Amino acid sequence: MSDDAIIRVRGLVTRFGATLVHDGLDLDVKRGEIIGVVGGSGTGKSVLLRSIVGLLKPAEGQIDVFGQSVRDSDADDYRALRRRWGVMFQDGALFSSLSVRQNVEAPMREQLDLDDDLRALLAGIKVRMVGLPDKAQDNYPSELSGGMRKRAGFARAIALDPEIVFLDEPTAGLDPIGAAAFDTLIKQLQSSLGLTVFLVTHDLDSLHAICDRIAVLADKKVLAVGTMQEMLALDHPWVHEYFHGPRARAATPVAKPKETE
Ligand SMILES: Nc1ncnc2c1ncn2[C@@H]1O[C@H](COP(=O)(O)OP(=O)(O)OP(=O)(O)O)[C@@H](O)[C@H]1O
Repeated sequence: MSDDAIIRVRGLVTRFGATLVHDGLDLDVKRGEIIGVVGGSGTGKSVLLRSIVGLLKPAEGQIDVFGQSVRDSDADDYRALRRRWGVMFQDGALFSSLSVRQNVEAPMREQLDLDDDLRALLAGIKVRMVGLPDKAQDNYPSELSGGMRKRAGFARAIALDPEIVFLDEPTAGLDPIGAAAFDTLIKQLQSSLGLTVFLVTHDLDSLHAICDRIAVLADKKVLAVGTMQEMLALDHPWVHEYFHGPRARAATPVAKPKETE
């Protein structure tokens, strides 16, 4: 176990009625890393994300972020915790009736006491940081492309200068060039802002390009966590198929020499 875990999950059990999603799940996320969370559809990646940020109450288990229990925090403590992370849900999850700037301002309005001009200025900076043109600030989500909406969602996630960002499938639905550009953006912001990134993804290219470690969800647990090289060596049917299947071979940046007999 690492001592520098910024997120620590122990014995997580999550149920929806008769459906058991997690059964004794453990995970440590280290400060400053990009951890990619992968697993088959319905294995509970998004549910894990939502549990860590306190939107779902687990049946059992302990979730600590910054050494503080998310579950046992009172309203004030939870509000202070939430200020230290940002979340980008699938598809950006923007408020459709608000402009991009107003979307980015929303967490600032909730958490910070700023005058209107300063809030707008800061929101504009976040919009630029994610590579959107200034004029996009006044656009509504419906007026943006999918990739721009995702960038706007990212701008909102970093609105409060968080230490951790949670990204739920940020490159889903993007063309390969747009997805690669988004990966680059994640990596740039992570290294320049010192972010810890919790990245739920199916995107093998993202895993190769930007993740320091990968956590595999299978059998209702984190089956394994480690580097890409460690994942490639694992002997588990789903993990093997995922990391060695045709899509994995296509995503591998440098072809490995074939073993000779
Ligand atoms: N609010 C909810 N109520 C009932 N069941 C839910 C709820 N949220 C998620 N589930 C169920 O929990 C399981 C895990 O869902 P989750 O969205 O975390 O999967 P996932 O691993 O993120 O999948 P995908 O890769 O397809 O997005 C699924 O069976 C889903 O139907």
